[in-house]
Amino acid sequence: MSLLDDVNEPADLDRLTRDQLGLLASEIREFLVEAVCRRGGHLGPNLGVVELTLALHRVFRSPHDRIIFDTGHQAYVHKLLTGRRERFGGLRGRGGLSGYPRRAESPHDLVENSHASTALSYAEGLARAYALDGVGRTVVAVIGDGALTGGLAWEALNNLATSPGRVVVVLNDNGRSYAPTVGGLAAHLGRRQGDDDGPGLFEALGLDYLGPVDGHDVAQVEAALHAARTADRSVVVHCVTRKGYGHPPSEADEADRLHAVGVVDPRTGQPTSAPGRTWTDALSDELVAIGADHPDLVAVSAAMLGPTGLAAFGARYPDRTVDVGIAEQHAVTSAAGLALGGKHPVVAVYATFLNRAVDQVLLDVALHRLPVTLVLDRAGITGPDGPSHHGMWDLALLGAVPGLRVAAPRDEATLREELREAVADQDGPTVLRFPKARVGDEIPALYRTGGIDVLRTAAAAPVLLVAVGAMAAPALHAADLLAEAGVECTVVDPRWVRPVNPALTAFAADHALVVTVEDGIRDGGVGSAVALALADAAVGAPVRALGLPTAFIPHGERAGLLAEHGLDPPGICAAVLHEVSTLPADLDLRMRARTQTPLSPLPG
Ligand SMILES: Cc1ncc(C[n+]2csc(CCOP(=O)(O)OP(=O)(O)O)c2C)c(N)n1
Ligand SMILES: CC(=O)[C@@H](O)[C@H](O)COP(=O)(O)O
Ligand SMILES: [Mg+2]
Repeated sequence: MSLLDDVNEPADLDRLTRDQLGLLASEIREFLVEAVCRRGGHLGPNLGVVELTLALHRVFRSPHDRIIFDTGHQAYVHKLLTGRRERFGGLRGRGGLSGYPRRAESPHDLVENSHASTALSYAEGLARAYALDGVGRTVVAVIGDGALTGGLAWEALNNLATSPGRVVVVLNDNGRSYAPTVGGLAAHLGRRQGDDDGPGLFEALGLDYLGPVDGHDVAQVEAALHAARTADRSVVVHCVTRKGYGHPPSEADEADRLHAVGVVDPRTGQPTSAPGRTWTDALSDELVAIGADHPDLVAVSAAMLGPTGLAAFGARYPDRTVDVGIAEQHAVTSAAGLALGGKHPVVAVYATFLNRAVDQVLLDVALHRLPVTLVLDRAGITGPDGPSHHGMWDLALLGAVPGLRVAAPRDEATLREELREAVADQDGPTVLRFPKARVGDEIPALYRTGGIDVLRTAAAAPVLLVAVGAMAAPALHAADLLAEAGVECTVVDPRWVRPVNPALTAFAADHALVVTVEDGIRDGGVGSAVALALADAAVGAPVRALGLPTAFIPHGERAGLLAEHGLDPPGICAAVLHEVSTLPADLDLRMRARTQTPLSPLPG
């Protein structure tokens, strides 16, 4: 029987001796390596917080005291100590344990959002509420050095000193986001680990500071947390840890200490199966190629040079590559500054993280019609990272930005082509968006007209299928299924999907029904915009927009979640058949009586 088997709630830790705590930490590490390598997930971050989390749950009484994890990717140990050991077999799978805190799983979990730099703001508000009610509960916020580079965290730090509430800020400083943390803060934290007795950043803001503390020494962390618990104002406990601690392949991983892994060999940290060529790989290669022809191009990342495919460009053009830390708002507005200076910045972020910088896109970039290109990786359903990671809002949010153009490539060739078109556009902001997936086979166009690629035609086709980006492949497959069911479709890829290409109305005028397919929310997405454009052009064909609901979609596998929402070939086919069955008979027949020749290319 292992010690871990006997830990079902934090109070079970109280009876353990120092030696037993050491043994338990080893058992937890072994458990994490096995479970995460088998399922995929965040390995390095969780190996780095084993002792820190043990100390947290020995000093504070969760859930009476509240422990908030920033980003939440480092909460696996917290989950092990709060009775969820048995659920790790389904980690990040549909219906299984979330890879982040999840309120439905446990009263010990409070914040589910996986976007970084929010914990201190949640904590300040919660502590203020407790202070207003005279409630004696301690609020603890665990934040990484990377998350602390986010602007929202500094808005909270600015308020903490004057807040009626008190917060214990546990700074988990492992010196890295994925790569080493950038900027003056990282330098300051490094100096504080030395003998630098210069003015402290946190003290200057009116907070107490305790540390640096060895974050892998349970007793040391406990002592600091006990002192913090009884302090009379908010305090930062600076814990120094190592990402991937105790697992040699993680500690040796130069790229990111095995920050987030797929299914890997626990002995080496290497994937057990070839990952296949991804959209990110294609972006990476084309950006390097473009970099040679465009000396004005500057690549900008928010602490994710590797994951967003900018690392190769950075290796080739280090002077034209910027990592701003986890600071998407600064990334976008500093890109606006680069554009004002005559550069053409390419800002690469995951689609979901752009949500944080919409105001910057709208009023710092688009208002000035600045040539900034945004590359949105992980657009659409991402899968295992759950609701706050699905990149499902960009097509709707960005549709509201005047002068901004959005491209959604359907394959590697159109990604390369549309990226070049974007970088060549000096008249305003441009966006490319593509999913977390293998890039798939090329999908050649039969012909292009008015900027629209026609992928499939059929005589007297009553249905026009408008496929957005990576939905082209399932849409074409659905068209095959529909043809077998006696319904012919024209399938087109608009390439540049926002604003709607006016040439689309000519296609629509020639069909009885228009069905749009997008990997994003329906409400306000491309389909909505197409319906509005057709109505404005007095084109009568009804529009059915297929896409995602305005809802928070749980974690699972990308393919399974797309199928659940009818965005796989059978789902698209079923939706079209349903719509065709509702068409007025005469309208349907009239279409069938239409000329028997396929669409002729439009002029231009
Ligand atoms: C707004 C936002 N941008 C980017 C990310 C992607 N991301 C997840 S974890 C991480 C690094 C976090 O570093 P740190 O806070 O130091 O935690 P550590 O992994 O080192 O424990 C990043 C960039 C995110 N979750 N949220
Ligand atoms: C927590 C976080 O935001 C990232 O670590 C993310 O989980 C990585 O996602 P990918 O695995 O898609 O790169
Ligand atoms: Mg870190």
